[in-house]
Amino acid sequence: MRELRKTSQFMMKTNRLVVIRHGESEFNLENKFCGWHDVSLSPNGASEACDIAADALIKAKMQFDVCYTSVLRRSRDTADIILAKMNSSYVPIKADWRLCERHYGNLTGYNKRFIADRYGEEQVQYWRRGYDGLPPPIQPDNRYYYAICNNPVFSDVPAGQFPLTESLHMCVERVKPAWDDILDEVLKGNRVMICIHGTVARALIKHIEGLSDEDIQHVNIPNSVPRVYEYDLKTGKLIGGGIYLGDPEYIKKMTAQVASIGK
Ligand SMILES: O=C(O)[C@@H](COP(=O)(O)O)OP(=O)(O)O
Repeated sequence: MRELRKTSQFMMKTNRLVVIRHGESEFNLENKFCGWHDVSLSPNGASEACDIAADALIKAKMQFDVCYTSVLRRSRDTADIILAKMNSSYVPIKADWRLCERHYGNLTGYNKRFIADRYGEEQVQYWRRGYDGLPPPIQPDNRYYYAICNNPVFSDVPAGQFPLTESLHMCVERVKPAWDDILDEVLKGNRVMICIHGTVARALIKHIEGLSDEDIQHVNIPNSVPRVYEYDLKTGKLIGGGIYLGDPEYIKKMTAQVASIGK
């Protein structure tokens, strides 16, 4: 992906878009699979949204006209914190169920190391990162089954589309129509921030950057680090980006932490 332009060339009219994963959640902190379970940010996750994400956006002099989130609170709360720190709480937030995290099926709520010890690291990494890795469907005896099925935040999910598990591939198909709506906003010139989750961000990034099924398996998204894209408003084409804002050493460390199965 090319670098972002530093100066305006040939009067080309462009617009930038930011994709960001929410701050550390309670389940990220406990190293548990989360998916469609609706957990809060950890105290550290709230600080990250404020001190890592918002500060990087302020430093880059970014502003927004509209923000997209999922319907899950870790995504919405992160957007609220970022916009408040930017003195931009007036920015409308559109919460869309299609931007929810990948449903982690019956892995939901289990510690990732515990699952790796039981099924092996290779199987767990396939479920986590394989393009068609499909965790076993969530069962009624999973302790989060009813909390997820009965969560009113999912009231917009059309009948027959409520998943019991999802692969990254299925997530890409779910996110594409939401992306078409978002791209319309971007190409109208509205400055958009998308505040979402690790795997749904990978689905979007695969689609936006045209990454192969193989290449996306090696992409890991750190919490609270803005990733910027730039579009040519005349042609509607992506002309640069896939660039993180922030301290490269910090980003490298946090990306490695996300890639790891953890303890
Ligand atoms: O669902 C989850 O557990 C994590 C991703 O976990 P990994 O795929 O990185 O294991 O998603 P998020 O915290 O971004 O909502």
